[in-house]
Amino acid sequence: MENIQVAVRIRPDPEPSIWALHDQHIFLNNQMRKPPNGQGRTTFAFDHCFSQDSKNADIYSKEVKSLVLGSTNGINGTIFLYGQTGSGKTYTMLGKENDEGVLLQSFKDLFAKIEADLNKTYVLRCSYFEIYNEQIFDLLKPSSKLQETLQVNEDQKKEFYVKGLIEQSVSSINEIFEVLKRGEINRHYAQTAMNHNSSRSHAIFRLYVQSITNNFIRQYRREQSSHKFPTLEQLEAENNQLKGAMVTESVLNFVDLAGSEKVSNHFEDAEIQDTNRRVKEGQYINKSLFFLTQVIYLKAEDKGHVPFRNSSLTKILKSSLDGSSRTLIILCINAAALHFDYSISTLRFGMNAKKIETKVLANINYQNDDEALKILLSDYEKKLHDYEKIRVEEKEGFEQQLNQLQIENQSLQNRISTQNAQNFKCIPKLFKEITWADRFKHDFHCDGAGDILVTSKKVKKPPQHDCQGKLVLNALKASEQNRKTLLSNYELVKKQYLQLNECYNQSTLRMQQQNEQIQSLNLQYNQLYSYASEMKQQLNFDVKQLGNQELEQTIQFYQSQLLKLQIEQQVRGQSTNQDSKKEYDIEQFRLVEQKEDEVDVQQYQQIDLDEIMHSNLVSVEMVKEKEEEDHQSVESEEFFKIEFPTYLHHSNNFTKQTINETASQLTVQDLSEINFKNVLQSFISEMDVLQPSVSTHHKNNSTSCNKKQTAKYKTPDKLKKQSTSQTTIRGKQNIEPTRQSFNNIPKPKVRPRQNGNANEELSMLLNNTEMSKN
Ligand SMILES: Nc1ncnc2c1ncn2[C@@H]1O[C@H](COP(=O)(O)OP(=O)(O)OP(=O)(O)O)[C@@H](O)[C@H]1O
Repeated sequence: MENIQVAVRIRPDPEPSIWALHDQHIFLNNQMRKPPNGQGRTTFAFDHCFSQDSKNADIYSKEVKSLVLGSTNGINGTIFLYGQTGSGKTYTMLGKENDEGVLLQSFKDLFAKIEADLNKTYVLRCSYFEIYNEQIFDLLKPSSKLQETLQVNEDQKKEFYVKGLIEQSVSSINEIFEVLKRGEINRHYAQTAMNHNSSRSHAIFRLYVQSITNNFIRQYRREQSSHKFPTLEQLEAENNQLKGAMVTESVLNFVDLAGSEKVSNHFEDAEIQDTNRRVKEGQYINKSLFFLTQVIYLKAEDKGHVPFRNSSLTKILKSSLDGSSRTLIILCINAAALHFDYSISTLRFGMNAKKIETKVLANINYQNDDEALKILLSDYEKKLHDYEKIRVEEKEGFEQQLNQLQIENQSLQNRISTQNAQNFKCIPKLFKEITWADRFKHDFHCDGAGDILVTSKKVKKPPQHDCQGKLVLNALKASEQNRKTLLSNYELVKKQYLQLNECYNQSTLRMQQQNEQIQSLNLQYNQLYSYASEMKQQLNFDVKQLGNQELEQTIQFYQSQLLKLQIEQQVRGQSTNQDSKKEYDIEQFRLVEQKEDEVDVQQYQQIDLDEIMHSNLVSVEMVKEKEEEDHQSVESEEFFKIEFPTYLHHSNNFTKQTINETASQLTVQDLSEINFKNVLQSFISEMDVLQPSVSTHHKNNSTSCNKKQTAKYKTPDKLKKQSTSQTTIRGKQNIEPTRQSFNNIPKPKVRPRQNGNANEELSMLLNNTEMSKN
């Protein structure tokens, strides 16, 4: 019988340690003489106590090595790592780069032993699984099948085994390292993908060790070690000599238990020995660990039935705790006072476990050589099967990875298509932004907040786009290319725009000049139209006045003829007043000159004055006839004295009647015509005044008449001013002149001078008079 070996290890901690070690004892140091909560026992004795300075190699060499190497002789071995979370269990099992864990050291030592053993050949298999929430997960399965759980069954020998657990054949240290590595990867995957909490899971690495030896094996191994391999004939000859074989079988369990902080500390108390109550509590804590603690306690106290069947963990470890296994428990505790309670609990667990005794027996079977050969053959078959399985699993894994990659590839293709579509949608927006940026490129700048300021005024945030790695990068590159193209197009359009703008400006300038010319022409046209209207009025007036003037001229002519007759009379014998004659002559000359000027003005005639002129001409002709008659006969003097005034009176009446008729035909549309009517009326009244005195006071009356006319009749300048004011009034009435109406303005007509030889006759008469005087 052999007690379970228990060792304690204190994890290094920055905080001062409350524990002290001495040989195989661990106890509270001087600062913690009295434990908190008045708990009693604070000193514990174990097989080994490892301080904070200890290394994994120390623990392995002093406790683990012998246990592991015993497996080569068929002795089962189990190593528990027990302690609260973070106390260094995994560190002790797996270690770190510069502090190799006990597991790896075990592998190394074991294979070293196997290599060195020239009497045996070994068959090694290993398993790696995890117990989490009472479920068993095979860590050597492919990650795709990691979620499959396994069950613990019982064989015919009442031994528990995990059904379907992979037992990987290993024949070298590298192979077993590979298996361990694969299991660790899956454990990490289970933590992340399956949300397994490592502090609440138990990880068990199991190594099955079979050793086989017989004469053949021994000879073969020795010759193998000396590199003297037997020939096939030698082996067949020796095989005939084989008589029986020794086979040893053992299992090594490396158990990294869950954190012990959730397990009740008081198994020694009577109240928690109630199994039902413990089970109920176990539903809320790690059930496997709880029952492991219970089994150990019951085994230690040797209280009869030990319920190994209560949990998966106790079932699996039954052979280690209740059989012929050599068991080692390494207690891991934290040094700081903060963890005192958990540390005490761990130490008490160790003290209980330490009481457990196991019968350490080697599992050795003596079989005939055929049986040994079967073991070896089955091992080879197993290896072949494992290799094939691994190959198939790897193939399945690759196929799954391929499928996954294809799905991801398809997804990426879809994303690329979507992104491309989005990029296409972005192009018009980018064009707008380019246009916008180009418009304000001389004005905008960025402020610290990333906003764009245009002439110190916030306009909008710069465009932001979703970034999705290379897709967006490519899209941005394409957009940049588009932007450059758009910019070059923009420059081209801008150039064309500037050219068009220049043309437009020139056209506008030309239009302005033409408008000015049109305005100037319009002004000239208006002026001409006004002048034409004025001239028309003036002409109307002149034409109307012409009749009067010509009548007056006729009168003057007749008066001059009368004067001439009187002069002739005087020449004939009567005395002549020279001064009055001169004055009369000068006045007559002035009147003749004025008449000539007036005739020059008569360039155009519109209204019907032919009758007036005709009557005047008739009068003139009559006067001329009378004049001729006067020259021929003295009776003509009587005619002029008596009949001519009568005739003249009639002629004037006729002329007045004609003028009245003409005046009645004039419309009263024009003010000038009204003026003309007034003038005409005044003239008619003048004529009435003039008529009775023609015969007797013709000289004075003619002079006064002329003066009155000069005073009453308006001069052309005055009329022009009046006409201009009337034109202005007409303009106010919005009577718009047109080119047609302008063209319709009557052109001046030159009329022949009708009385062009009067002055000549007068001067001739005067000359004759002078000559007669002389
Ligand atoms: N002896 C030691 N020397 C140096 N570092 C250690 C030692 N023991 C533990 N550590 C460190 O302490 C931390 C916790 O250790 P570890 O993970 O082994 O604890 P654990 O008991 O396995 O925890 P859990 O139960 O949660 O798995 C790790 O970072 C580990 O590297």
